[in-house]
Amino acid sequence: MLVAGGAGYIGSHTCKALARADFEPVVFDDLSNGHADAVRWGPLVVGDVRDSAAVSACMKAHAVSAVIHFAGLIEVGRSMHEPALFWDYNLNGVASVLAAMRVNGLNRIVFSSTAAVYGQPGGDSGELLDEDAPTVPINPYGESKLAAERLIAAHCRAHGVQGVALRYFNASGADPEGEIGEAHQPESHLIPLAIEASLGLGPRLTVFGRDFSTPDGACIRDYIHVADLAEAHVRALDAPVGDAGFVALNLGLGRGLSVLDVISAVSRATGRATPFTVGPRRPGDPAVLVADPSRARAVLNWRPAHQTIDDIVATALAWRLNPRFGPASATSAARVA
Ligand SMILES: NC(=O)c1ccc[n+]([C@@H]2O[C@H](COP(=O)([O-])OP(=O)(O)OC[C@H]3O[C@@H](n4cnc5c(N)ncnc54)[C@H](O)[C@@H]3O)[C@@H](O)[C@H]2O)c1
Ligand SMILES: O=c1ccn([C@@H]2O[C@H](COP(=O)(O)OP(=O)(O)O[C@H]3O[C@H](CO)[C@@H](O)[C@H](O)[C@H]3O)[C@@H](O)[C@H]2O)c(=O)[nH]1
Repeated sequence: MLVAGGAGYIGSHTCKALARADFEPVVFDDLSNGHADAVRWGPLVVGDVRDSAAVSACMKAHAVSAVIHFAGLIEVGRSMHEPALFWDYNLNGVASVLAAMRVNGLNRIVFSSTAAVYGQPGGDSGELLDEDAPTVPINPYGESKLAAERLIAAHCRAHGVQGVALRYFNASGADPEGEIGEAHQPESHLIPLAIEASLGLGPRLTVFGRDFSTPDGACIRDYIHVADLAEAHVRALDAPVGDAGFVALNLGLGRGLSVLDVISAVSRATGRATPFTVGPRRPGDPAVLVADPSRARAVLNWRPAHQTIDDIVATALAWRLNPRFGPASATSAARVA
C-alpha cells in the first residue's frame, strides 16, 4: 500500500490502522511537514509526489497494489496568501500520482479531500452537509482539493479505475495508545493551540471572529477523531464505488461545536482556564461546516468510536504531555531530510 504523505498527522495514524489490518504501508513523503519518527509500520521513501518518476519507481520497488494520498498543503489561512503553491501541491501532486498509477497498472486511489470543498453553506441554519450539497469553495485550499477530486473522478471514468474521496471535516485528537499525534510545525489548528494556551506553554489563544451568524458568534466545525478517520481509510480500500468508479464520502460526527465550545472542553481537560482574546475573522473561514456522514456510514459500514469532544481533547492532551511530542520528531525529520 503506497501512503503518500504518510509521515504526517492523519497519514501516520492511517499507517497504524493499515498495519493492524495486515497491510504494509509504504510511506512516500518529502518530510516537508511530516516526521520520520511517525513512520513505524513500514518503509519510508523520501520524495516529492510531484515527481512522477520517483513515485512510479517507489510503486515498482515495493510492488504496491493501491494508493492512499494524503500529501499536500493543508492550511486554509495560508492558502489565501499563497494560492499558486496550493494549486501546485494539491493538484499537480495528484496528477503525478495518477500518472504513476497508470504506469504501474494500479486501480484504486483513496484521496484526502475536505469539507472545504463545500465553501460557505450559510449561517447558523444548522443544516448538515451531505455529499450532494453544492461545492462552491471559498478559499484556494478548497478549490485545489475540489479540482483534484474532479481530476480523480475523470481519471476513473477514462481509465476504468476506482477512486474514493474522503471529505474530512476537522481532524482532531491523537492515537489513544499514545504512539503518535498531531505535530504540525508551525501549528495552526485550534485544539493543539488551545491546549498550549491552557497549559501556559504557548501564547493566549486568539478566537478568529465572534461576529458570525451562529448562536455564540464563533465559527462552528465538526471535530472527528483521527483514529476514526484512519479506520475509514482502511475500509475505503475495498468500498463499492458504483458505475462511475468514483465516490465522495463525508467523514464527520454530524455534530457542530463552536470555537468557544472547544475552548471549554480544553479547560475541562486541563483543569485550568484557557486564556483567549477575540480577534478578527481569519480570511477564508466559513461560519459553519457540519457533516451529514450517513453515506460514509452506509458505504464503509463506519461507526466512529470517539463520540465526544471531551474524549477527543483527552487524547490530544495526553499526546501533548507525552515525552514523544514535538521537538524529538522534528529533529529526526530534519536529520533524514
Ligand atoms: N488536518 C485536517 O483537519 C484535515 C481536514 C481535511 C482534509 N485534510 C487533508 O488531509 C491530508 C493530511 O492532512 P494532515 O493534517 O495529516 O497534514 P500533514 O501536513 O500532517 O500531512 C501531510 C504530509 O504530506 C507531506 N507532503 C506535503 N507535500 C508533499 C509533497 N509534495 N510530496 C511528498 N510529501 C508531501 C508532508 O510532509 C506531510 O507529512 C491533507 O491532504 C489535508 O489537506 C486534513
Ligand atoms: O488560533 C485559532 C485557530 C483556529 N480557530 C478557529 O477554529 C476553527 C478550526 O480551525 P482550524 O483548527 O485551523 O481548522 P480549519 O481551518 O477548520 O481547517 C481544518 O479543517 C478543514 C476541514 O474543515 C481541513 O480542510 C483543513 O485542512 C484543516 O486544517 C476555525 O473556525 C478557526 O477560525 C481560532 O479561532 N483560533
